[in-house]
Amino acid sequence: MLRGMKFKIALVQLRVSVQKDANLLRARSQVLEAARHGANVVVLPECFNSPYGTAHFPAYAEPLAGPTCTALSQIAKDAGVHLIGGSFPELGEGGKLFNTSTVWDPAGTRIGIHRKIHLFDIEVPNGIRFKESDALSAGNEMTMISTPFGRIGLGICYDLRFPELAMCAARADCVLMVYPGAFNMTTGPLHWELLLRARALDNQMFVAACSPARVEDEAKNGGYVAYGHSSVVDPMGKVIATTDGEEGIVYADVDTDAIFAARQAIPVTKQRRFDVYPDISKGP
Ligand SMILES: NC(=O)CCC(=O)C(=O)O
Repeated sequence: MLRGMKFKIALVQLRVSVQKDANLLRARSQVLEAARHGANVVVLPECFNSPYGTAHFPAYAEPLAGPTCTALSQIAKDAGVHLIGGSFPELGEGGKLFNTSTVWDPAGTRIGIHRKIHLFDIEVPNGIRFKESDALSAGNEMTMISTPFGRIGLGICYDLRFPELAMCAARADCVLMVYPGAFNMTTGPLHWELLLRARALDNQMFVAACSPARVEDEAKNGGYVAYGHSSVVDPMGKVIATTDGEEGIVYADVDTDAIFAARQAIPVTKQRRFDVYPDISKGP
């Protein structure tokens, strides 16, 4: 990991509509705006081109060689940024659908792909029931991308709840975990910031999460209200940039020196006792 590496990250909290073409155009203008403001790395939200809902995924799904990736490649190139293209419902081999994030360099070349590993299947009484696995298949690979600014680990939304991903990324020298994510109005207020700060502090790395804007109107939100609050957290667990539910762009300056400083001050990375912990993957 390089000391003194500085870059600006922008989280595009997009107002996602039910119209794919309009979403792609809006994403384009927002990414170009972020680039004009000096962003080097730009992130779009989970499901940035479609409403978030199992009933919608089949209708909006498209292959990697489809209009969404064509647009993302061109946007990255025109903006001259590293673009973490949120996620979209991908039509994969054998007709399987995935929640997929693609990453693009400033030449418009795809340099990473992440298929959501942990599907969002939950039932909170009097809160929310969602079963992503009704429509989607899970990805089976962790994703870390090499960029000129350092390595970046990638997860999608519910992946945030599984600390192992971020810990593996930190131990593989990633400076930043990025999560395109659309938390909801039940768990968002309680867990979103807490989880982002926990992942950052546990691993003494930067963490960024980019949500769609909050759209309350049911005719326009496809039946799911995203929490918003796209945020960036530093390696000490401090929220250094955030917002509310409105559409907008969140900017933060990332300086890898903050990672070294946190790890020097509180050296948990070197103090872990792997000789003591059992292999918990097999159960109690
Ligand atoms: N899109 C998602 O994975 C939502 C995750 C979520 O809201 C949660 O509470 O976890």
